[in-house]
Amino acid sequence: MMIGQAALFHAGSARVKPRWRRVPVETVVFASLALVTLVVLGLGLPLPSLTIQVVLLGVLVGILGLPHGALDPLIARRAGLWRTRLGFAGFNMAYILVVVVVVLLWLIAPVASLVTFLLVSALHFGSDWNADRAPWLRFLAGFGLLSVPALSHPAQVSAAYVVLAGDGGAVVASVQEWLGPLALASLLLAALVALRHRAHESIEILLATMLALATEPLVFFLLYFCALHSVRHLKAGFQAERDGGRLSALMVMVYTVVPILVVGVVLVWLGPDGSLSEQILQVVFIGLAGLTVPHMIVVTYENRHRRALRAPDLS
Ligand SMILES: CC1=C(/C=C/C(C)=C/C=C/C(C)=C/C=O)C(C)(C)CCC1
Ligand SMILES: [Fe+2]
Repeated sequence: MMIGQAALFHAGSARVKPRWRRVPVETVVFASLALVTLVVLGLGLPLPSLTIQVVLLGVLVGILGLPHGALDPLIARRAGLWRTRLGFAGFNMAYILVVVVVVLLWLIAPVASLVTFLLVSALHFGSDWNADRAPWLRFLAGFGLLSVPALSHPAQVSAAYVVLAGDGGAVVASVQEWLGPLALASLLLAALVALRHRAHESIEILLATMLALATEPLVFFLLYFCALHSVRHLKAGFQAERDGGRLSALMVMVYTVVPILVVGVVLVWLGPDGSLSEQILQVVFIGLAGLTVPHMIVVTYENRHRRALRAPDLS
């Protein structure tokens, strides 16, 4: 019995990776970029101007952010949402319809849409941490992440919301600023909960909080969204589709390039309206809102499907 146990322990431990090797690559990428940014700020060196930040946002969200949603057709196939060619066509049509409806709703009721977008995004982003914990805890972390910038940089967040939703956007920013202390407490609670079993998540939460406090909101969002959120979901998606090989890569490329082309055509068609940075900000965030809704529906559906099969969450 003793020998059996020892052998079992030995065989098990040979497969267990040392602690530092279990740290996900996106944690290392995000933590390094966050630390460099914090040092640059600490040394009093300047960050790029607002126009450069907005252009960088447009380019990097396109290259690094969009691909993580481009995996949705594959996720949907795993979840059994489509099986045949006809099903695939139907899935695409339904997806595009949801995007169009969300964008139209934004144009009709911008402030309500902004608030809904922030709430939905809070749950979506908050689920990057403490994935097996209650939804309210995950929501609080996401709410904290999206509200701390309004506490530390109220003027910038207010200006961005006004570009996206008109004057009412400023009210949304002041409510978030007022809730700022609660936002900070939520992030610290999430970091504390994660500490026991997922120390790397605690580090991510603390660094994200520091970035949200110290840097311009768009720089904070860029670093979190492109270096952590998107990389994490892309990695999980490719891991789940490892047999897909070329097909997965092709799918991701097509579903990244097509929305960028559509946005380009729409922008040229509409012609200049306001400044270029305002237009980029609108396209990026209203576009993200449109894509987030079907993206979340697919991801949530797949998680339910996975849970029904009693397998761990991947996306
Ligand atoms: C507009 C805006 C913000 C909110 C952005 C949100 C809510 C983005 C959500 C994106 C999603 C959900 C992508 C899906 O994967 C900040 C950063 C608070 C401050 C600066 C202006
Ligand atoms: Fe996402």
